Amino acid sequence: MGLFNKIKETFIGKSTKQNEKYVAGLDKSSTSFSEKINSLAARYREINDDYFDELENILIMSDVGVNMVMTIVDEIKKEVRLENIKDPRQINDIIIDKMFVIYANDSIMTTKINYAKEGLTVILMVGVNGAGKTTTIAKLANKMKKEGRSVMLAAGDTFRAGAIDQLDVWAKRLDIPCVKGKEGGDPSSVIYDGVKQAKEAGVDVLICDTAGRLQNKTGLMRELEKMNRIIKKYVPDGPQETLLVIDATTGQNGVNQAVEFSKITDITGIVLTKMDGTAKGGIVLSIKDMLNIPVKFIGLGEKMDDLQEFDLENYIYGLCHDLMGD
Ligand SMILES: Nc1nc2c(ncn2[C@@H]2O[C@H](COP(=O)(O)OP(=O)(O)OP(=O)(O)O)[C@@H](O)[C@H]2O)c(=O)[nH]1
Repeated sequence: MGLFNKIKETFIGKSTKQNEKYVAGLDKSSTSFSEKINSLAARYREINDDYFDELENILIMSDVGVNMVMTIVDEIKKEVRLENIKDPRQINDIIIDKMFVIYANDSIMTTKINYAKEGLTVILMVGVNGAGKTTTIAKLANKMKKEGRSVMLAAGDTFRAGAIDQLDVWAKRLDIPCVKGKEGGDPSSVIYDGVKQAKEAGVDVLICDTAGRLQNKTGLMRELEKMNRIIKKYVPDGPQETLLVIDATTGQNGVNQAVEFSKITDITGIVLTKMDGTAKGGIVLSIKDMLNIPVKFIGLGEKMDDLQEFDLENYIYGLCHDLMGD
């Protein structure tokens, strides 16, 4: 059974808190995507080259990424020929299956946080200013706390004015400790203090904020290398995760930023924020195509529980449910 039918069977008529979040958070994207696909099917009596050109445009406009679009449309063309389908209204299932099959078949795309088997787990959060890093740290800390883990924060962004206080306010609200240094001070020494205090206190998870940018790329690379060295001294397997936060509303710019970040440090997962604010939900596929790094969390709104673990089937349902006869 293809993905389309599997998801239809799993989700239609079976509402859960998680798929409601995805449906609500992806509303802009899903309305835009399904309107375009339905309008395409209504305008073409039969599937021809012009139809495929328009389909390509729809996918590119949805931020799927040009290379990925070419591959997907080629696969759709092959299947349509093989099945001898002429009517555009009959290929919604093929479009969705081909869009996501590469992602779905990739076992590397695990979304679970890689917690240490025992002892401290260290998570480094990286990304440019304004991507939603601070609120993401708060949302992650809240989620982990709810799951029964003890969490500490380290305010390693000593570069941006106000970043330390902003994180500290969240820590107070969540009633968790936050290790701080001085604004303009050495970020790595904050991470050192954080790891040391987290070890001493027997905390489960230390989430470290880092600067979105330093004077230049080399500076940022050196700083992140230094942080990694310091963490490894105390937690040899750490950092267990380096999560890159990207603002989905920045589209292909965000993807390009991610490519640049992946050159300066090893990224283990992506947090895609503000998906509720974009109509171009295909960015997940673009990230897969350009980086092959799993999206681990997805921001579907401003509330604490709007940060959800990324789940491909919920995502496809959220994005494509109008095309599934819901
Ligand atoms: N709608 C929506 N807003 C979000 C989401 N994630 C974050 N935001 C908002 O985005 C804005 C910026 O988030 P911050 O966390 O302050 O930004 P930041 O990335 O920490 O900035 P730096 O500390 O400079 O890196 C805030 O108003 C957040 O509430 C999301 O998934 N959806």
